[in-house]
Amino acid sequence: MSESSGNPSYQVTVLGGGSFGTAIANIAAMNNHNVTLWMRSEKQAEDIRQNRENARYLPGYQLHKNLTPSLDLKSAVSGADYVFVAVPSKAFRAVVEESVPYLADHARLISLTKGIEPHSFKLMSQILQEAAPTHEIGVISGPNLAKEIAENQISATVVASYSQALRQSIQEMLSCGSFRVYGNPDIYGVEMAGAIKNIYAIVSGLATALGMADNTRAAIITRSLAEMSRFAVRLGANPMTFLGLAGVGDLIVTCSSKLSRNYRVGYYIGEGLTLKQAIKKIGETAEGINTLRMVHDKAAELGIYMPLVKGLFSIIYEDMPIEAIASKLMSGDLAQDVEFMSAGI
Ligand SMILES: NC(=O)C1=CN([C@@H]2O[C@H](COP(=O)(O)OP(=O)(O)OC[C@H]3O[C@@H](n4cnc5c(N)ncnc54)[C@H](OP(=O)(O)O)[C@@H]3O)[C@@H](O)[C@H]2O)C=CC1
Ligand SMILES: O=C(CO)COP(=O)(O)O
Repeated sequence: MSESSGNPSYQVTVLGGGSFGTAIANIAAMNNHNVTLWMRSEKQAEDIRQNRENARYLPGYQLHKNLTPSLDLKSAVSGADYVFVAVPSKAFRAVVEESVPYLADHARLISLTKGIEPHSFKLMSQILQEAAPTHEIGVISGPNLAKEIAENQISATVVASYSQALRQSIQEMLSCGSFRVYGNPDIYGVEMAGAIKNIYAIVSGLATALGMADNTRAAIITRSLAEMSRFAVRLGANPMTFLGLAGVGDLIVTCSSKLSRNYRVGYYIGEGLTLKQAIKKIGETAEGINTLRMVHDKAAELGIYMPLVKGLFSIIYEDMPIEAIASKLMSGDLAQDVEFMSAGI
């Protein structure tokens, strides 16, 4: 860490040079931190060195001079005060485990990834905890479309950690005129919200392709919130987290924006593409596909009522006709609106 104009300037490393890793690395670089962006593509690194642009993932956005690309994991991680991890959930554990031997003792680790580990049902912070038990850890999640952050549109996010010191330092490190960071100690709830909302973005994209009306969109988003919070609270999240940016905030943006890859997967399926064709057309990470399968199985195991998850699972993995699922959703048992009220929460 060094001091310049009164503000600490940190050594920051971001692992993963995709759209979100690059966008957050650029925010840190703009805030006068010394940022290394680790990636595995020589071509992308060279693009950034020569043109200050990540042409593969964020074409057209100028990257700050404080951001340096690197292909060498050891040198990228050694000496970093903060290591942010922004690789897809399926690669998360391997990348973290490879990095841990090079971490400085004081390094703090923060996940930017919105997913659940296949098979183990672990969240990314749990993987960080297992791989680096002596380090302070946190997660960032919120309504944060990478392209909008890269173009400095006003955005807000949440840092969650049990460590108040970590929360405060990330708030100070990343906040700027276009990006505002809020804190939340409920790491499980923040992370679970970010992972599960991707499922409902697929539902919303699909419904939009089928000509969804505005009333329908409002109903889908609100019942999605009820369903995702029911699931997460049962597993240990604080229900209040779902009222915040990481809950309803992220749900709104991913269920409404064509910039969301998960929404687009749903949209393309609604237009008649197969899942495989939709994923290929997007060509970037859409975590919701794997999350859907995991949440579906976990809900079945625990007996948690999740009609939207069940319906989407039947459409995507069991070839059920969309119309049959829609009519099933409309004829389920009539229920209480805000069920936490009757549960006395
Ligand atoms: N994009 C967004 O708007 C947001 C994304 N997120 C979350 O951030 C995470 C990353 O997403 P995002 O940046 O968008 O994804 P992208 O698809 O844009 O990029 C993925 C990045 O991960 C790299 N990668 C993939 N597999 C491996 C591996 N095995 N080892 C090393 N690097 C790997 C890719 O490298 P390569 O190019 O070489 O394949 C690429 O740099 C996801 O969990 C996503 O949900 C969170 C908030 C917003
Ligand atoms: O999480 C996101 C916005 O907050 C990005 O969503 P997608 O991964 O669907 O693009």
